[in-house]
Amino acid sequence: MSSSASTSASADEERAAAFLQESLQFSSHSHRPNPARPHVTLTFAQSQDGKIAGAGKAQLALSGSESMLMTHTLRTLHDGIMVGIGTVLNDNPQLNARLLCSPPAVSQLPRPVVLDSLLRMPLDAKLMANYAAGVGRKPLIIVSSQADPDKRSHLESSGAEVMQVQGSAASMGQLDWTETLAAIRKAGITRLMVEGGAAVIDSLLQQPQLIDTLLVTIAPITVGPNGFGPTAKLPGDSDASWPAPSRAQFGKDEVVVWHRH
Ligand SMILES: NC(=O)c1ccc[n+]([C@@H]2O[C@H](COP(=O)([O-])OP(=O)(O)OC[C@H]3O[C@@H](n4cnc5c(N)ncnc54)[C@H](O)[C@@H]3O)[C@@H](O)[C@H]2O)c1
Ligand SMILES: Nc1nc(=O)c(N)c(NC[C@H](O)[C@H](O)[C@H](O)COP(=O)(O)O)[nH]1
Repeated sequence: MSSSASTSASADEERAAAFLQESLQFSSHSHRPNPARPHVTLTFAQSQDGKIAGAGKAQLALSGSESMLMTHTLRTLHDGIMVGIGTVLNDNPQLNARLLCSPPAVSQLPRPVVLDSLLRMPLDAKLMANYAAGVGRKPLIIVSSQADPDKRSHLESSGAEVMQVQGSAASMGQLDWTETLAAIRKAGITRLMVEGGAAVIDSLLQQPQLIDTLLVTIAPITVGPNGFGPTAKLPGDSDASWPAPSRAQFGKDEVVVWHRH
């Protein structure tokens, strides 16, 4: 990177950090974490027609460089980062902060958490490889009682921690959020960033009382009806269950934050 490019990247990072500090005000509650569950930040990037991926779940670059830096800055403000197993299988994410000019030490990265009812986590997922190579934190995989015990042993001996919670009564494929969040808090995570995918976003938005912060990056792109996204809609202006949002422009993208103080 040239020096002028890196100067503007670090200015973008500083602006993202200041915006997140003002919108989330984490420093004020960092001293008294809730003993029952982590602070939950649900976040994702969508097109203006509500899609988070292309046809057939194809990964889409929705965020521009400025809002992507904001997302990586947001990751560093959390000590846990969750995706559903659908996102691991589709995107093979790393969930780290590699885009920042000075990425934090491994111990300061958020710990990856995967919601994986049936334990489909691949042994060679990047989250596993990064931990083995000492460049990522130990993945925490949350499973139901239906997870295969042999696969569990293999993943544990490859470095993952596997925790079992109940499936929700509504659908055995989905873990119960209250129990899952309690288990994650018990594992020491106090601020959890939930990055998706669509099924996770939809099921968590059905329990808005469990979401402390909802942060959505909206890219000025129309994906069209073949795109893939959650069915839930973002809170409307007159929705009494959410506070009024704050909004900021990051490059071409709008970032909207609903934060419960
Ligand atoms: N644009 C973005 O910000 C963004 C972020 C993440 C993922 N994505 C995209 O989302 C897609 C993957 O989404 P998806 O819906 O297929 O998978 P997902 O990541 O939402 O994972 C769903 C799986 O999680 C497990 N699960 C366990 N408990 C659950 C619960 N309570 N609620 C929901 N799921 C639970 C189930 O096995 C379920 O099949 C990919 O296309 C990916 O690129 C986009
Ligand atoms: N903020 C954001 N903007 C996007 O345009 C986009 N496609 C995602 N997608 C999020 C999804 O969870 C991906 O799987 C991870 O972003 C991949 O994770 P890494 O980059 O490897 O850390 N997120």
